[in-house]
Amino acid sequence: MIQVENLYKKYYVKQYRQGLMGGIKDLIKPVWQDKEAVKHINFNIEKGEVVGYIGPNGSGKSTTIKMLTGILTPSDGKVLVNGLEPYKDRKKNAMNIGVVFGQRTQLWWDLAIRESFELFKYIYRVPDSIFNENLNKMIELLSLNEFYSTPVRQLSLGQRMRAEIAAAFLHSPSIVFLDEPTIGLDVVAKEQVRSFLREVNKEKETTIILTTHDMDDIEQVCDRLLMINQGVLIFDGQMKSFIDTYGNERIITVQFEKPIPNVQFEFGSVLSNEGNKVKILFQKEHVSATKIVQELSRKFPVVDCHLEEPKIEHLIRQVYEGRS
Ligand SMILES: Nc1ncnc2c1ncn2[C@@H]1O[C@H](COP(=O)(O)OP(=O)(O)OP(=O)(O)O)[C@@H](O)[C@H]1O
Repeated sequence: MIQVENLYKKYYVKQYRQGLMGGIKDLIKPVWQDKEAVKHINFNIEKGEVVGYIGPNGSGKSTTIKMLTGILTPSDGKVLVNGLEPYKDRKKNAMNIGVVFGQRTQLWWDLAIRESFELFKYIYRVPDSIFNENLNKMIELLSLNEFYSTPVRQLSLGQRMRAEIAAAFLHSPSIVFLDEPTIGLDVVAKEQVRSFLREVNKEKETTIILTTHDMDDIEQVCDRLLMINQGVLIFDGQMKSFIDTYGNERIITVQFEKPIPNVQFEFGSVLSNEGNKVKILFQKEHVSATKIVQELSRKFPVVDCHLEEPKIEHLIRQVYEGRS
């Protein structure tokens, strides 16, 4: 459904000189500098996939999404969305896709949600039966009823976001791009949005590309992860494979029959030793949890043990910080 080949985008950024003379020079002879935002990335997305597109601030996520939706023209490389080049076939492409930019509204500020949706129906030429079916589903799944007749400017952020998301799905698009769809939402509204996305994907096989800084969105909604850093795609794979690739560290808590003070192990480092419980950090590629428990129980009677899987949020933070 989406083919991205060698995609590259650079912006031209005006450099500002200091002082009054600098300001005058800027007017007469501005200096421009290249800013590479996306550097030759490649990926394909199949129908029905839910892909999390993540990366630190300024890494090139929004720039990529803008090229996929036809808002920006690539400086080099190729994008095909449903067989169309988005920046050349903007209108045709727009009929097949839905878009939510969390920071911007696509609804009409002074119109009630009801009227905005009617306008979308007209713009996208949605047949009555499909519109009514979609609308009823969204009203139910996103609890739109309580503010359906309220003008957008009077809505809270959470209410507006739910309406924005509904608007993006009204014309049954085959692909939906969501840029920070849960930004500023409370935990209940976040959960509502996530289960809505899962439900629509399951029922209609809608392809969803989601950029977010909320790792719960990624864990709960996405099957696949694309990670970009400084414009370079650094990971493309299933969530499990991300954990396997970056999640080499494991923590095991072993409970002994009685306390073992000053205990040392050659196969890992002791994080804590309180009461009769010892917490050990180890590298799974060097030693298995079974081996640790076997070795320990040979020396001291073991009562219980608990193995912690690495948290995806922790792993992603490590990658962003360059520690992994
Ligand atoms: N219109 C623009 N003109 C010049 N530079 C830009 C423009 N838009 C983005 N950039 C730069 O391109 C780089 C990538 O920006 P982009 O908005 O794609 O990042 P992002 O991953 O979406 O960031 P965030 O998570 O903060 O939203 C950044 O260094 C940014 O400063």
